[in-house]
Amino acid sequence: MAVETKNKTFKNYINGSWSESLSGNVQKSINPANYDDVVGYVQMSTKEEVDQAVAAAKEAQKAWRKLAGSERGAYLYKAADILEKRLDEVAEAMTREMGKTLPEAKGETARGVAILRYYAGEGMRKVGDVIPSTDSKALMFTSRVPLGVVGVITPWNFPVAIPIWKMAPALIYGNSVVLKPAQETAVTAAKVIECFEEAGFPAGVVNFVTGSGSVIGPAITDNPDVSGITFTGSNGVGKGIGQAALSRGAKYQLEMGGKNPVIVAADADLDLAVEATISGAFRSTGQKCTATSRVIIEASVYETFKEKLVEKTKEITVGNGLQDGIWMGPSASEGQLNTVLSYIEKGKEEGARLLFGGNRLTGAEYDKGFYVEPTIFDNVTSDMTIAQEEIFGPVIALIQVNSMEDALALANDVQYGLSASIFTTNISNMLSFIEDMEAGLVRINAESAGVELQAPFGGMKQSSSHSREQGEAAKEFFTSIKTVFVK
Ligand SMILES: NC(=O)C1=CN([C@@H]2O[C@H](COP(=O)(O)OP(=O)(O)OC[C@H]3O[C@@H](n4cnc5c(N)ncnc54)[C@H](O)[C@@H]3O)[C@@H](O)[C@H]2O)C=CC1
Ligand SMILES: O=C(O)CCC(=O)C(=O)O
Repeated sequence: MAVETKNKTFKNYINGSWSESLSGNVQKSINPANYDDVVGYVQMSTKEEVDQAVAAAKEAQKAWRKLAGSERGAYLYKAADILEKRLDEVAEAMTREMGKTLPEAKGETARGVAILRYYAGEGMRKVGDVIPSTDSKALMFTSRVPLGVVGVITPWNFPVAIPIWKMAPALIYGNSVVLKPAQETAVTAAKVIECFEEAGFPAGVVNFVTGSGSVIGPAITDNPDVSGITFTGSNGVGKGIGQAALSRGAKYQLEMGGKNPVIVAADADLDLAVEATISGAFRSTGQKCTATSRVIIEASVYETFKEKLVEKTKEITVGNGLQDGIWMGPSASEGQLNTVLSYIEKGKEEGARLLFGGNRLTGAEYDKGFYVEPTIFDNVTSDMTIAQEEIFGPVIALIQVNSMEDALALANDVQYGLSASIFTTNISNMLSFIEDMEAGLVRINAESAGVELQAPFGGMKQSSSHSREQGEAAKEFFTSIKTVFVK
């Protein structure tokens, strides 16, 4: 256990130093597997500290943007090496702070390292095109310039990967950043920032302010010196950020919820579909925006799929993610657990049949944690709340259909469009799904969760602001194109 983090207060990182908030208030960050375990204390900062961070970022960005891309890349490579060295410690802090199992936390931290290296290399790649001018004596080309100061507002479900997949591209293209992490996982995020500090980034290029979303969030989004805001989190908060940014002409990027379907066709490899459904729905306790929450199954294989799914779900071991042999950890917070339990109640009230799970786990090893059973509902119809709203917990809704046309229509019958999977061996089913599924990420014979850092990621409909993150797509958000005409 990472004793050295116990009872430590993690400060703000502003203009190259760790500083105390004027508020003097701190908040306990607790382990959702055992609320007596205090992971650390984080500050409840004020608008003044955000203003200081933005001012420092604005000043530092002037010199940062003048560096060669390869020089900025060298800092990112260093941060990657340091994070890699601290992988076990950072992953353990993540498991203690938000509950995902240690192997998952290690995987996420390794992903953070890989993202840093990917964007470090981006500093050596092209940023523009030569475009033939109609004037034969002129040279016309495009270049890209950074936005300036970027505000980064992140959730608790991927406390390492999400801040890094937003900060790394922002930095490599010459922006400076102010990170506001989710308060629930601010200790883990502070450890990521320590890696940036140790890598020697110039003072003010990377800043970090903790505090409540309703104070620190608007202080970032309303600051006229913040030119771009990148956000992942809930739809309500995301929409508010988008409106605030638009009203003052700032650029914004929002990644929000999902209600991701898996379609199981009659010709599917059912064992593969079961395995992927369980992994997609229950890994990270269902707390991924790409998590599987609806499974739409053709009638002829419905009963067999259901039986296999329940049998496999029975094998899931729930408990403290730091322990060996645990497959699923707790919900990340008491609030999140209560949200999940209230959706389960709603499912029962609206007439879905509870097939498996559905309860808060109790007993010696569970009483001090926020544990819920992996849960499967049968007889779900598309109009039910559990088939429409993002639950962000380990809850699956099974829906039976008579044809692939009906399956696709139901898969699209939600406000979200983030990720979707189909299990089939029939090429025409695959092609219709690729063509007609309204989602930013469609996967064939693979689980709905799973994002590759070098590929664009983002959703359709209410899942995003229609922009894409990661891979080369990040360049579109974190830079502006400049068209240059020389004669
Ligand atoms: N798309 C995703 O990956 C995520 C989706 N969610 C969804 O959101 C639900 C609620 O989770 P929360 O942690 O409450 O999400 P949230 O949207 O409130 O939090 C995300 C981030 O936004 C910040 N924030 C909160 N209020 C703000 C404001 N007024 N202005 C600017 N920033 C603000 C938070 O402090 C945090 O850093 C979950 O149950 C889940 O359905 C939550 C986390 C991630
Ligand atoms: O599935 C993933 O790895 C990414 C999920 C994600 O972006 C999120 O939950 O916010």
